[in-house]
Amino acid sequence: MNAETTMKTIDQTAPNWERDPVLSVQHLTMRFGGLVAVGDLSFEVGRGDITALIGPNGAGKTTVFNCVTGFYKPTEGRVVMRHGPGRQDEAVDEVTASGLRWKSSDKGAVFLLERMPDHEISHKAKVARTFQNIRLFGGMTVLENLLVAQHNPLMVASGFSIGGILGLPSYRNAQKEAIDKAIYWLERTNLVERADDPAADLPYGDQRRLEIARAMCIGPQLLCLDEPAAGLNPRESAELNGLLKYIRDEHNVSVLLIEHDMGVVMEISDHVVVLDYGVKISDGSADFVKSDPKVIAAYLGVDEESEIDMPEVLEDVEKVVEEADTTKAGKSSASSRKPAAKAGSGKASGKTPAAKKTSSRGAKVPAASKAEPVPQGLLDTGTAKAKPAARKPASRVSAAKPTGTSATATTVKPAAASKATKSTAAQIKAEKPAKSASGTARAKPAAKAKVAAPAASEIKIADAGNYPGQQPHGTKKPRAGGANNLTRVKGIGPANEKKLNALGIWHFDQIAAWKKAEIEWVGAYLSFPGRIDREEWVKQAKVLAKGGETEFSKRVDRGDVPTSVPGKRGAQPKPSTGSRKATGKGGKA
Ligand SMILES: Nc1ncnc2c1ncn2[C@@H]1O[C@H](COP(=O)(O)OP(=O)(O)OP(=O)(O)O)[C@@H](O)[C@H]1O
Repeated sequence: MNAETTMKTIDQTAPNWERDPVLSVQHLTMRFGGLVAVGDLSFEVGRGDITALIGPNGAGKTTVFNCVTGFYKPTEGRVVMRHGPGRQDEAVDEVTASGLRWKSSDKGAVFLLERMPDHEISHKAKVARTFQNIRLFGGMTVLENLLVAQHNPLMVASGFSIGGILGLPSYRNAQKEAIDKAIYWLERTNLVERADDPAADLPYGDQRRLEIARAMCIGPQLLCLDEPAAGLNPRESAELNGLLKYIRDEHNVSVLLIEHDMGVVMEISDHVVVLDYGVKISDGSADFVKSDPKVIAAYLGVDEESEIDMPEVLEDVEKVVEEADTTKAGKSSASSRKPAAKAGSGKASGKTPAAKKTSSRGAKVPAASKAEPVPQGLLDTGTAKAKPAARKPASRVSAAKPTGTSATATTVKPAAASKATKSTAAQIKAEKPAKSASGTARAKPAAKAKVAAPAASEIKIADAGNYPGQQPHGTKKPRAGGANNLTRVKGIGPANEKKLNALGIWHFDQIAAWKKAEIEWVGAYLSFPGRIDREEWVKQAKVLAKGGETEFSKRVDRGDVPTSVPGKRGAQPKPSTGSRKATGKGGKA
């Protein structure tokens, strides 16, 4: 599509980031050896918007920042920065074709950041950034830090030093302007009193604000902030919100921030982009994103230490999956699963994995300060609590090079998949009863199951054919003894468990019976890439179905990992009869 066509087809009712993007990240890929930190990522940042880039640890957020700000050269992709209104597609096409780095026109200017070194990105393209780990000149005073930021204009005005020595008027004027600007931002950030103190002597929150003041001194059009709220107490977080809104509203500076503090994100963001495993899983308004099941799953359907010991969060997960939990029969079976008890589990556990997690991140997020905000909804939660666990590089590599399963999962277009999940879940219906409802019967090859009468109360997703592979056999209700706590399988968090239950998967032996076809089907049905390969679920389920334990299940049972079922092992539903038999034979992992 040429530029003209593109411009004509812009929908004027489209969101700001589509109509007037200050930044377009297009098909960005960043590889580190075999690891794909960011894969074919595209998103836009609206002019004058606050845009949040969020996602679990290791999702690729900082890598995106590093590509945008010139610290990394992307492996592939284009990063377009625009001064002046509109998409300026013609200019973008021209610069791209010409091999130039930027081009000015009567409409403004466009810059291809992937072609520019970092100092040009800050001083020409006017993209400023702060860092996850504060990088100030600790020995310099607060004011000096802000003057150094304006080094470029001062050097130009001084004729590259001689003017400064001679005290030329141009230099004096530039110096005065630089000081005025520094004082202005010191006032806005409440740091005037500290202007002559060494930056390193400032408390942490002040240093964070000083970094923002320093970035603002280069007169950016786009301000990139890497975890600006990390380590701030609630009062400081509130002040930060005010400062960022001020920067947006009074200076018309667009802000792109990486932030784990969902209180900050949801309160101030006009637009939220969610990454997981280096790919975009959601993109829209804060309201849209926070109720997007894929986002909930990315944050909560996690492998370990998912920090979800908040009843409010679990209740939201319940709600989301209840939406998909369709039929009245489904609802009644849900009540037999005691969602309220599940929701209360976090409270009952009294665990503080958030504190544990934050401490593992060092001084970045003091747990005590993060515990205070009152959670409102899934992602309006108290900051670090909703932050999922760090992931192991190994699983990252496997995500980068998908197995058959995950590849299948990702072949489902996210939006479509999400819809499909809802609508198909809404069409769950019982088929003709059959004689056996035993776990082993579920292991039957799918073709057989289709030909033969379905098992008693089998759940069949109406448009099962839309998914690849073979729908695993599910039953409407768990067997006697109740459902297994599927979250004892590493990789099945509460969100996944609920979706599996909606599919009629209640027991470890059902999962243990999955073959490739069922695994693929489930991967697509869940509609988001898993953190842990589904094959790994099957392996674990085999052990657990026999009454054995895995390292992870032990941690769940000890109460070290938040789970959908409160209490310790004793609170688990008893294994099925078949499982007990297996245990009796000594089937331990
Ligand atoms: N220079 C590098 N060399 C090799 N791997 C890297 C490099 N930088 C990042 N990675 C890897 O890329 C992946 C994404 O990392 P990145 O820091 O971008 O994630 P993130 O979303 O910012 O995480 P966090 O929230 O923990 O800061 C991780 O697996 C990380 O280990």
